[in-house]
Amino acid sequence: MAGPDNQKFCLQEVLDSFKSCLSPNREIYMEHYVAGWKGLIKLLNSLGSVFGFISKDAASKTQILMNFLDSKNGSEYATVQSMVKFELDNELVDVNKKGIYPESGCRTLLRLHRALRWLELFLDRLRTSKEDDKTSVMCREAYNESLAHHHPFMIRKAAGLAFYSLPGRPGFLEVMNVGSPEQVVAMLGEAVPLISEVYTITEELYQKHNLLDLP
Ligand SMILES: CCCCCCCC/C=C\CCCCCCCC(=O)N[C@@H](COP(=O)(O)O)[C@H](O)/C=C/CCCCCCCCCCCCC
Repeated sequence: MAGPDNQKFCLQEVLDSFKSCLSPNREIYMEHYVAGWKGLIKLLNSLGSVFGFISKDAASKTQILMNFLDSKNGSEYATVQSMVKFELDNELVDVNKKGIYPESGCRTLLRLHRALRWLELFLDRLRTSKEDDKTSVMCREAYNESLAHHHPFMIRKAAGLAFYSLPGRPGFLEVMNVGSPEQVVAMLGEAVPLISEVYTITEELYQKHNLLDLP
């Protein structure tokens, strides 16, 4: 039987996870944040093996966060805010150079957080694109404006090559499993501000604690 990770991607599901992420006082629930990423990884997997190296990295990072949530300190990882406080108070983060905590929650989430900015920029381009615009171009522009600043040459090169394999706009909108292109665009109109809010809250939190450059 297909497990939840093998099920088809559905944009609504991702949207619901990012919606459930935000508490009334702007805390970010880790469980829903990770669920949002798991939904996105499903889509990436459905796009073909050329994206395997990206999907593997994103999956391993979500797994690290899930392991923290399932650990004896799980309650400390309930929100991004509580995780930051817990790991900093207990000196569980390598702040200046890689040391004994190469896979801290703060550092792991930072990598996904940077990718969330890429997602926001990409989805906004997709939302405002015209029928014959190229998804590979939208993806590359969004990547160059965000994640690329944090990746070495070889990764940038490999990512750039993978972008050529993206389906065209109509095919891409179809895999969202939402309905007509107009319905997808309407849903993206809801998703982009939400993702942007989650991104901004995390960015401000990390900035406040000087965590934006964790090695
Ligand atoms: C609403 C649906 C529409 C869009 C759906 C997009 C689905 C995207 C799913 C996942 C996005 C990719 C997440 C990538 C996380 C990368 C984290 C990262 O930066 N890792 C690097 C640094 O980690 P450490 O070495 O410091 O531990 C790592 O080196 C990276 C390795 C893999 C390459 C990452 C390339 C990222 C390209 C992002 C564009 C993805 C293209 C998807 C096309 C739809």
